[in-house]
Amino acid sequence: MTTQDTSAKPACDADARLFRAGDRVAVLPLQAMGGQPGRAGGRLDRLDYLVPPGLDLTPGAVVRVPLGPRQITGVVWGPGEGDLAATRLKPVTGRRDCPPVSGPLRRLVDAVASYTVSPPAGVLRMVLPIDEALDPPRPEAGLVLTGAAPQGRLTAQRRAVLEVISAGAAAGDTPPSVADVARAADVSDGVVRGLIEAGVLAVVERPGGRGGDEAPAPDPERPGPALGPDQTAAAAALVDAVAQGFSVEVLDGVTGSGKTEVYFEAIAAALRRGRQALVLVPEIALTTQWLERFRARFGAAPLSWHSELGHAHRRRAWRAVAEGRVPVVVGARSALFLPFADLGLIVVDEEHDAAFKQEEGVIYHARDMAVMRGALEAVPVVLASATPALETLANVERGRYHRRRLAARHGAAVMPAVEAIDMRGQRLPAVRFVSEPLKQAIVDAAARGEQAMLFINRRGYAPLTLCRACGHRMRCPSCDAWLVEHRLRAGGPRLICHHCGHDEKLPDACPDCGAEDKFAPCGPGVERLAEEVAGLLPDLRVAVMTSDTIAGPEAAAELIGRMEAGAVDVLIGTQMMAKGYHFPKLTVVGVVDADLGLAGGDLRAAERTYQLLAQVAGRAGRAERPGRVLLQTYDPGHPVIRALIAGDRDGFLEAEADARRQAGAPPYGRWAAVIVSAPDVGDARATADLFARALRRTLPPGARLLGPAPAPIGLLRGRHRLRLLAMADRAADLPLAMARARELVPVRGAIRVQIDVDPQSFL
Ligand SMILES: Nc1ncnc2c1ncn2[C@@H]1O[C@H](COP(=O)(O)OP(=O)(O)OP(=O)(O)O)[C@@H](O)[C@H]1O
Ligand SMILES: [Zn+2]
Repeated sequence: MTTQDTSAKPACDADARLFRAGDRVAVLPLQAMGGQPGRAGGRLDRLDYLVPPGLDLTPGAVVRVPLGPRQITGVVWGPGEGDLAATRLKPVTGRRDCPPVSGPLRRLVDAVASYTVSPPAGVLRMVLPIDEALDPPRPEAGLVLTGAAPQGRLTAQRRAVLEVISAGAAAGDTPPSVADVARAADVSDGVVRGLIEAGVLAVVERPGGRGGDEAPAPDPERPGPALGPDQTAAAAALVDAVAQGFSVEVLDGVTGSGKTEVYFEAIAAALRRGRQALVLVPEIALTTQWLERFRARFGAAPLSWHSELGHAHRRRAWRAVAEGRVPVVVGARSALFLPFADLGLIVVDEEHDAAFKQEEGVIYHARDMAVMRGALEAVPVVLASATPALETLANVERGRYHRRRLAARHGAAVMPAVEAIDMRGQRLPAVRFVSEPLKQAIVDAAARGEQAMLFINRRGYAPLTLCRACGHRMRCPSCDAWLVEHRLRAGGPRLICHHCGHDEKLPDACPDCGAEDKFAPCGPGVERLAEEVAGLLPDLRVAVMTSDTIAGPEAAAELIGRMEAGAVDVLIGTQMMAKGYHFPKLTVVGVVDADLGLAGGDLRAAERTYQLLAQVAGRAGRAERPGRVLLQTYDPGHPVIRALIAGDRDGFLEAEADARRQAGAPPYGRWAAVIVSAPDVGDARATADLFARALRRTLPPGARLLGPAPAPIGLLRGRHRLRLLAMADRAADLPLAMARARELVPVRGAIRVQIDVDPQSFL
């Protein structure tokens, strides 16, 4: 695909140069050197090497270099930078046989490292996550029948092996590997090897699976659906953007307005230009319906990139992307760092979603870094959402992003009617969570042959388990958190920590007072809600959708299929089911606890709750039949609830934006957090104090610093945590202040300092 339209991308001079024997080059190693995060952004991240005779290197070349006694992999970043005498430099050992890391991608690594205050080596590792992919695949061994008849008795296992191989050969498949055959015949590898030794099977070379080539390519010329007038205008603007260069296009359309169909036109435009497209989604497991629609539009599937892909598959996929053999990739945030050979478009779907923020390792926001990559690659970025983030809208306001609006649902569908159920008037018994009006709405929907969805954003059976004899509450041994009871797992009820994964059997007796059978679950989780609905409405077919019951894409697809086939009357789930689904017969949505997210009081509590509930509400009435949304609340006057009922998103966002502006909070101010943690509380405190002192020296004038204060989750995985929060105006360079402060603070042993620029979570 790189052959067409290379004119659109000016050749980068810096990349055109060649390093020859005797030249010095700076190499960024893939491994962080000596784990010294304090050196992030400094020159010490890269090391100089000499180019040996017989090796020509371009910038971006992936090379092996000696480091101490080891050979490590790194990337040529540019000309040498140090002043060490040439005689003291070691030569590059050799090149690895993969496409070089492009100039824009190298600049992205540098930009992400400095923005997130992370070692560039750690960011580079996200670009080159699979060592084996850096060499071409070796030809693999495949098995064929020799024609020799097996000697002696033919066991059932051996017969199964022979059947698998002859069936494959008859179907024209490439010769399978030993492991493939063993799996298909359900025998051990030894059985297959035995047949090779006996001369019944022979090993032949088959071409190493390159991946991507076998799959048909998406075809942009297939006709898409006829677009409505607003959709046509929005699509034209996006298609135009694909022909230009960098811009950010905010596709702001109500739920069910057809944003997907519209940005598919931009993907088609990129494909027509022979370029690759990347679509980032919050969770790849939830893309079943999206993939169906992609296939319907383009006649072939895109590449799905996610962490659960098998190792061999990931390796092939990575190379296929790097070699330009994959036209479209859909993936979760890590796909942002794939080495596209010729990227032409980035789409971030559900751009407001908090799942785009990576909270471990390199702490980055994939939406924001996607915009950075778009700018560096000179390609457009489409941010699609029915509930854009305030950050995004502020950039629209500033004129930096363009907004394309879709004000109405597609076709005959209308926005659902939203009502509050004031729970203060409902007088439900303490163990009931579904009010009479909500129950009635579900019954009515089922009577009309329609479906209902109940939403509660809490996994498990009950968020708290308490001993009725002594009041003891079951806590996680290594976190500041209650243990959550889960009942849907094998082997009886379990208590699980949602922060660290600690998992124990629900004990028979209270660990504090010894009383037996006195545990009481407190409050509802999705499993308890399902139990209640099954009891209240025994004639209805209930299904549960939460990450505990839907472990991967297949389980999700199975449940989606049942919903689409009308085999489910009531779908009960967590935020997992809020994202993008389209069920034509779903007309009633019930939010069991609309107040749940509002209590937190962090910066985005109201915005997040609004987004989540608007998305959930948006699942109702997406086809011919009108939808109805019922919000159970104890606070019907809350601005979020009022805005949802009135359908006044813009009014709500304006008020929210005003409050942030007054407070100098993001997106009108800039924040960065520091989390210091250590097994010993005194160590954590001492380092946090030092960091605060350092920050007072490095922060720009006018910036404020809060803390150190114990984090809301003061203990996590056995580590004590303290937080600092730096607040400044938008122009301030907080990453720089953070990087400088870290240089000043020695961080030893088990103490950890995490820097979170633009924090989303305050726990
Ligand atoms: N022009 C069109 N012709 C036919 N069907 C369409 C058209 N536009 C949208 N649709 C259909 O309408 C439904 C809703 O569209 P889509 O899912 O793209 O909306 P959305 O804006 O992404 O919604 P959400 O934000 O809720 O995910 C889908 O089934 C889609 O196939
Ligand atoms: Zn825990």
